Amino acid sequence: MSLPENYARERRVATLAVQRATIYTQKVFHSLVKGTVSKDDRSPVTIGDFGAQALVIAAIRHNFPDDEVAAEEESSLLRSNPELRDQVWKLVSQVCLPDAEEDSLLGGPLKDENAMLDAIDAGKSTGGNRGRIWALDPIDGTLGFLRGGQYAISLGLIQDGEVVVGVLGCPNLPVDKTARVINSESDREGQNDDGLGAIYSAVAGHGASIRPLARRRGPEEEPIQMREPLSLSVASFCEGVEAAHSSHSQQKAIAERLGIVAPPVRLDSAAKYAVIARGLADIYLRLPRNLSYEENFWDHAAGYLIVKEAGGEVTDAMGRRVDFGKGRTLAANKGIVAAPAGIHGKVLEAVRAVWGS
Ligand SMILES: Nc1ncnc2c1ncn2[C@@H]1O[C@H](COP(=O)(O)O)[C@@H](O)[C@H]1OP(=O)(O)O
Ligand SMILES: [Mg+2]
Ligand SMILES: [Mg+2]
Ligand SMILES: [Mg+2]
Repeated sequence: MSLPENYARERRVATLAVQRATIYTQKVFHSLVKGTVSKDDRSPVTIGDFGAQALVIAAIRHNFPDDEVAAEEESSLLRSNPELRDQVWKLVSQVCLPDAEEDSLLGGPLKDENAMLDAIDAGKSTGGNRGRIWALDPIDGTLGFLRGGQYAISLGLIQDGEVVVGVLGCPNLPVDKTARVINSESDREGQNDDGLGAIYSAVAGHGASIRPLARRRGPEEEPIQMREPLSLSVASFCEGVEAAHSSHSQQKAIAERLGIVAPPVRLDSAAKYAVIARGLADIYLRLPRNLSYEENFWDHAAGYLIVKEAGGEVTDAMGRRVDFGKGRTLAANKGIVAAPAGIHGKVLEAVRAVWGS
């Protein structure tokens, strides 16, 4: 095999596309807070998801017209609901990157409502282990998003079944690695919002890095590395807020077995991968409660690569390699165990003891 490609253009376009989409989701969130968008009919969710999907896919199609995209949403609800469509379009049409040159790299503003709907529907790839496929979750962690807590825009490029580029936009994660991770609007009280918002990215074989969301120009990228806890007694683990998505009680039993004493860091979305890659916590456990649930591949592609490139190991809960070439879901896997490479084996042993049988 030749030296790994550095995918510099893919990483740049993906990072800027995710940045543009986060500007959009923040607009949606603020319109929601100000009450101009009704909260009861769940439309903020769809307004956020649809618009972010359109903005990212349009940027990918402009730059890589031959690539496939597999994304979570599709446009039929917007096509049949002109009022919702107009709300989305009104915000989508206002969004651009602060830097004009970067904005034009993404193809500039979307032309009209039809271009927006077409972009949304260009995300129908069925996945697989051949060719180049972008996996996109335009908003992962909807509940976190609505709460003013953690959510992520998750974009990964999968080539022949392997994740080669990953970008996670985390508008509510701190850039500073000593800052606290908030998980709701009320957590923000007394905290300065200026330091919030980060984009994480990684290229296979080339490391992972972080940059502030709001940077105006220039690289300002900083490589990141996971902590390598000297002892598990000082480690902390991360899990979802929703007990329906993973088993808090089993995750607690695993942590106890490992001698972890710190309480879990609970947050929504793929931002959990970013949190451990940054060293804000150490281990991400996602033990399925419902064994028939298949994880969507767009929920994991970007975070998986970012953790691997920051010095981590990621497998499923049975210790198997995560297979991104099985279609739109991780059909060959159950759950996720992500940890610094040096302790991943120990974590898996504890998982097996509590859950594996
Ligand atoms: N039963 C389930 N088990 C595991 N994950 C789930 C389940 N239902 C939905 N999800 C997904 O979990 C992710 C967020 O979970 P968490 O924040 O707990 O990590 C979302 O992508 C969500 O999918 P979806 O995006 O379709 O809502
Ligand atoms: Mg998701
Ligand atoms: Mg989603
Ligand atoms: Mg969803």
